[in-house]
Formats: sequence, structure tokens, C-alpha cells
Amino acid sequence: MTKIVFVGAGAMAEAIINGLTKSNKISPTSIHVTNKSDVNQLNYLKQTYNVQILCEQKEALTKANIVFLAMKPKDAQEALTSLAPYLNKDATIISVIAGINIQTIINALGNRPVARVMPNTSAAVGMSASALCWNELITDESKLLIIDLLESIGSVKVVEEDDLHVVTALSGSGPAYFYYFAEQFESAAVQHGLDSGDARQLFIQTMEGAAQMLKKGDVEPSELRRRVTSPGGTTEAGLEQLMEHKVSEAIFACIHAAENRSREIGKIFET
Ligand SMILES: NC(=O)C1=CN([C@@H]2O[C@H](COP(=O)(O)OP(=O)(O)OC[C@H]3O[C@@H](n4cnc5c(N)ncnc54)[C@H](O)[C@@H]3O)[C@@H](O)[C@H]2O)C=CC1
Ligand SMILES: O=C(O)[C@@H]1CCC=N1
Repeated sequence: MTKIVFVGAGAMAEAIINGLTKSNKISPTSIHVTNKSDVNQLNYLKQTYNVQILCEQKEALTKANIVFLAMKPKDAQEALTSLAPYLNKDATIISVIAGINIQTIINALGNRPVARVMPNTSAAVGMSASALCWNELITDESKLLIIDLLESIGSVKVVEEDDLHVVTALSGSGPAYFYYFAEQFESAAVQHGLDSGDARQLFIQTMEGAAQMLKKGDVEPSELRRRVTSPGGTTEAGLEQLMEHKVSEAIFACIHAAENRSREIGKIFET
């Protein structure tokens, strides 16, 4: 039976646990969660998702066949050092840590099956856009198991390890960009007289509808945009402002900075 241990019980671990337990693919009793210090968070996860919590990592790790690494990059080295003696030799490591590469993990834990996944917090509603890569020790059976687990929290793409940096910039951090847009569009609409609840609902539905149109995949975004934009109309007036304010340059700089930061994190913590 699959026994999963989460090392690190923060925002990302919770989003994955939320998605996994909702999917009914895995029993909450097979999910164990450990954390560095926050016992309240562990108790909250137990009460909310019925998962097992363990203050003693050692006890959980020896029997785990999947170990999720879900701590911040700065805490990874210490965590890896403390895990190493207790890991079952066949356990598969699934790291969601931004930037930290497979080789760094192997240097600390020995040569073993390791997958790196970049999910996002929409895992909590089964809508993560996850991408992953793995080393050559991951068996075909484990690949299927990992993909199956990740599909229960959203979509899954297998990519080259080097591409995980730009994936992190695009879809790992992506929800934050959209929440920022939500804040800005809502605020602008409210400043023009709309009720804030109405503004939010209209914005959400507009994003969802546009996403559904894009998802159909039969029409390019530029053509969908053209169909909204009447010559001399309101959309054209609005888009002209986005162009004048160089939003495309801002978006390029945003992805570039986040991708670069992922590479930097990888280098800082490389061993
Ligand atoms: N939050 C997000 O949207 C996403 C985060 N990630 C990655 O997920 C990882 C976790 O991020 P968050 O959940 O946002 O951080 P967080 O700060 O909410 O949670 C991290 C948890 O790890 C625990 N921890 C630290 N050292 C530990 C150790 N030695 N043993 C056990 N637990 C330990 C901390 O106590 C904390 O509860 C990061 O590496 C991040 O790059 C990846 C994709 C998206
Ligand atoms: O901001 C971060 O570093 C993490 C990785 C992707 C989303 N949050």
C-alpha cells in the first residue's frame, strides 16, 4: 500500500493534501504529515483532512514509500540531512521545492528515485497545473503512480529538468499574478463606481470564460482578442492603454525575474 509522508506542512503541502484527499484516490490514513515546529498547523491538518500527523519524523519515514519534500529552499539542506538516515532505501522522493535540483537532493540522500514537481496552490481545488521531471531510477510503475497522484490535483506535464525554472515562473508563481490582476481590476472598477462584490464576480467569470475559450484550443489567443475588439470601440481604447503602459514588457520582465530567481536558488543551495 502507498504510504505518503509530507515533510513540511505549509501552504503547498496543504493544497496538495486537500486535492489528494478530495480525490478519494488515496485514503487520508495513508498520508502522514510532519513539520519542523508548528504543532498547531499539524493539528489543523489532522482535524481538517483526517490525515495522520507525526511529530517524530523518524517513525513516519522508515515505512514511507513516497516522501514529499515541501519545505522552503532555505530549509532544504537541514531537512535532507536529518531525513537521510531514516529513509527506506526504496522510497521515492517527490520534491516540490523551487529551484533545488535533483543532483542536490541525491548528494544529500544518496542515489535513489527522485522526482521534482512544480505544482501550484490551485491543487486545493483540483486545478493545479503541475509539471515534473525525474531521474533515471524512477521505475515505469512509479512514473504511473506519481502521474496518477498528481492528476488528482490537476493537470500534469513531464518536462526536462532545466525547463522547471521557467515552469516555476509561469505556473508555479502564476496564481499570484492572477490574484494581483484580480486586486487591480477590482480596485479600478470600484474607483469607477461598481460595487466590489459585483466587480469581483464579473472579473472571476470573465477570467473563467476566457480560460474556457482558450482551452477549447481551436482559436489562437490573438484571434479571440480580435473578436472582442471592435474598431473604434471600448476594448481598443482599453488595450491601447495596456500597450502604452508597456504591459508586454512588464510580463516579460516578470517571467524573466522569476525564472532567474529559480536558477539563483538552485545555485545558492547547490552542494
Ligand atoms: N506556495 C506555493 O504557491 C508554491 C510553493 N512551492 C514550493 O513548496 C515549498 C513550500 O512552500 P510553502 O508551502 O509555500 O512554504 P511554507 O512556509 O508555507 O511551508 C513550509 C513548511 O515547511 C516546514 N519545515 C521547514 N523545515 C522543515 C524540516 N526540516 N522538517 C519538516 N518541516 C520543515 C515549515 O515549518 C513550514 O511549515 C517551497 O519550497 C516552495 O518553493 C512550489 C509551488 C508553489
Ligand atoms: O514563490 C516561490 O518561491 C514559490 C515557488 C512557486 C510559487 N511559490
